Amino acid sequence: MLHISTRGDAPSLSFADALLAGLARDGGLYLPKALPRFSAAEIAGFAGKPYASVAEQVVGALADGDIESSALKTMIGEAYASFRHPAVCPLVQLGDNLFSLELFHGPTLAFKDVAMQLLGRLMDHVLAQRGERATIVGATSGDTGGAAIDAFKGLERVDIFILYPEGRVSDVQRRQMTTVDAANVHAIAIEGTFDDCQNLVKALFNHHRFRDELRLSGVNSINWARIAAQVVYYFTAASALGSPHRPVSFAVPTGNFGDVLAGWIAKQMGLPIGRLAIGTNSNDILARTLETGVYEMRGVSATSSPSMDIQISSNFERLLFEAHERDSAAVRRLMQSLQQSGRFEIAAGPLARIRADFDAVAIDEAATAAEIGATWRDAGYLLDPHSAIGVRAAREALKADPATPVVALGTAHPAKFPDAVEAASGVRPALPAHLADLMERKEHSSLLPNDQGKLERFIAERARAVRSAAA
Ligand SMILES: Cc1ncc(COP(=O)(O)O)c(C=O)c1O
Ligand SMILES: N[C@@H](CCOP(=O)(O)O)C(=O)O
Repeated sequence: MLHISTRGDAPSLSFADALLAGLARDGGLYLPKALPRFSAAEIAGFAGKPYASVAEQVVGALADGDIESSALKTMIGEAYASFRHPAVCPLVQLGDNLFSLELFHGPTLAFKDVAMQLLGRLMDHVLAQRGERATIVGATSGDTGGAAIDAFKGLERVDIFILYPEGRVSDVQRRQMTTVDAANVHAIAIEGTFDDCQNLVKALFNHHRFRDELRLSGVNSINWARIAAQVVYYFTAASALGSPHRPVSFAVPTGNFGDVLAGWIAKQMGLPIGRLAIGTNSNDILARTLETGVYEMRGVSATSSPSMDIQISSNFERLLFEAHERDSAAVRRLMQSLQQSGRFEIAAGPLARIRADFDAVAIDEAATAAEIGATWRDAGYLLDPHSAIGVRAAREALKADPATPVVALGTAHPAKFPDAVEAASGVRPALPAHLADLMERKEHSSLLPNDQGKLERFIAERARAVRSAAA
């Protein structure tokens, strides 16, 4: 199965090639030319199966034979054996028709581990088959970085450079990146916001000579394989709640739009999802866009859910491509307008198509804290601020349709954000045993300005040094 770019001007690639490419050469994002579909009987059959076995079927269908099935089975088995819960992504009931899907039982306590633990193995496998090396560059608002570093640390074929916004991630998030002592890992604090970090990463990919010389690859959700791996938990959660015999809705705390897009992909693959409710924090660009049809950037404000302090929501481009019935010229025009003027307008037809599946609500700081406090008091369940936004969005969805179960994605463990959680609930969550001494570990990171040239020189020098030390 070939994968095409949202901007229509890059070579079509197989699953394995799209996995290694990350961003398309025309600046667009890859998507499969056609998505596989599961029948109602197949979806019903997912209920009660181990997570890894559903992952084999869903990721297997998306990889379409490009990764040999016994190798895929082994990699999936290893990836999810690293999770601390036997169900991998368990469902917990919080109220009438209200569920939390706990996606934070992986090594770095956020939903990013679900895809990243598999992605690390997939990339290493494909690079080994080809006898190649890669330089991974990634941007993080806090969670992707730690998850990527955990998944790629110590791999011989990969150097990994993670850019995070200086002073804008939690202490736990920063330390998960800066305390890993592996020669192939480079944590870089950038003087700027997450959007600056993400723009730098995209600029590196769009500098083709640099990209080719270093064999750049990406692990942000611009990489299609990340989305493919995240589709799985929509199937496991919905089938556990009675799909396909009844619809299930999802509420998703959203920043870069990768997680909620994975839900929309699951729907296109046959899963009868009711509504996809986007919850944003006070950086509410997506909520404003769904309401007005105008995507308009404003300054980013720092919130208690820092991983969602985002204005440029990369994966929204994939949805725009679909909502414009795969008209890549239209997507190019919108993205050009965003670059030139910080805004674009979505025409009535595509906007109606987006609204047919998605709702969006912005949850401010007070409401986020109130949700953490209320869920702790009423259900004895401790939410992190991101997951609280999901639960609050789920409550809004239930007001509109109380009969359809809503699954709120629990995207991070509360112990990643102990100060915000304690302030809202009075309870200070403890880190799990494997991270108990995180705050005492030695940190290594470099501070760079928001400057593409300086970043390129830094990456080239570090990558060269690691390779000559290894030779
Ligand atoms: C804990 C947490 N929740 C939610 C999000 C938002 O997810 P997405 O960027 O896929 O929309 C992020 C960052 O991606 C995150 O780290
Ligand atoms: N919230 C993310 C931002 C990057 O998202 P990604 O899903 O595109 O990797 C983070 O925690 O880094």
